[in-house]
This record gives sequence, C-alpha cells and structure tokens, in this order.
Amino acid sequence: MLFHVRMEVRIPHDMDAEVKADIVAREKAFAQEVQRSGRWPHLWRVVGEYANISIFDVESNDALHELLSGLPLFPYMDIAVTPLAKHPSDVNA
Ligand SMILES: O=C(O)CC1=CCC(=O)O1
Repeated sequence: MLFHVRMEVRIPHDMDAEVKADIVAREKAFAQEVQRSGRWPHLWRVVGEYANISIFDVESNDALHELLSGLPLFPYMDIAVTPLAKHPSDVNA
C-alpha cells in the first residue's frame, strides 16, 4: 500500500542543542535504514520549510503507524497521511 505523508518538524526552540543533534542524527539513521528496506521510496524536502513529503510503501495502515511512531522526531512532528489508490488514467497502472 502506498501512502503520501507530509511531516512538519516542530522542535521546541528551547530544546538543548545536544539533545536536538542526537534526535536528528537518530532520525537520519532510522530513515536511511527504512529507505534501504524499500518501504520509504521517496523523501523530499519541501522548499522553504522544515518539512518533508514522503512516499511510503508498506503492508497496512498499522504498519505505517508503527513505522512513523518509531521515528525519533515523531513527538516533534505534525504528520498528515494520505492513502493512495491507482488512478484509472495512469498509463503505468
Ligand atoms: O527533516 C525532516 O524532514 C524530518 C526527517 C524525516 C526523516 C529524516 O531523516 O528527517
């Protein structure tokens, strides 16, 4: 199942710099591990925002929730999920 996911990062401005750096480093390592597994085929920065647009390819809603809630930045992100279905005019469908 494919999902379009928008993540807006909202780290508190008063977070300790070392704590922030550790969370961001763990986020990167986790994200790259999931990308290498094939379950996170697209990760794009939204121009001008501390936000990303991602495509996930996972087996279920529950699998996506488990993955997203495992992100180290999860407590500091606003996340919007859009489930995707095949478009009847898609020549690749
Ligand atoms: O910086 C972001 O958009 C948040 C994030 C998601 C995966 C990652 O490595 O950073």
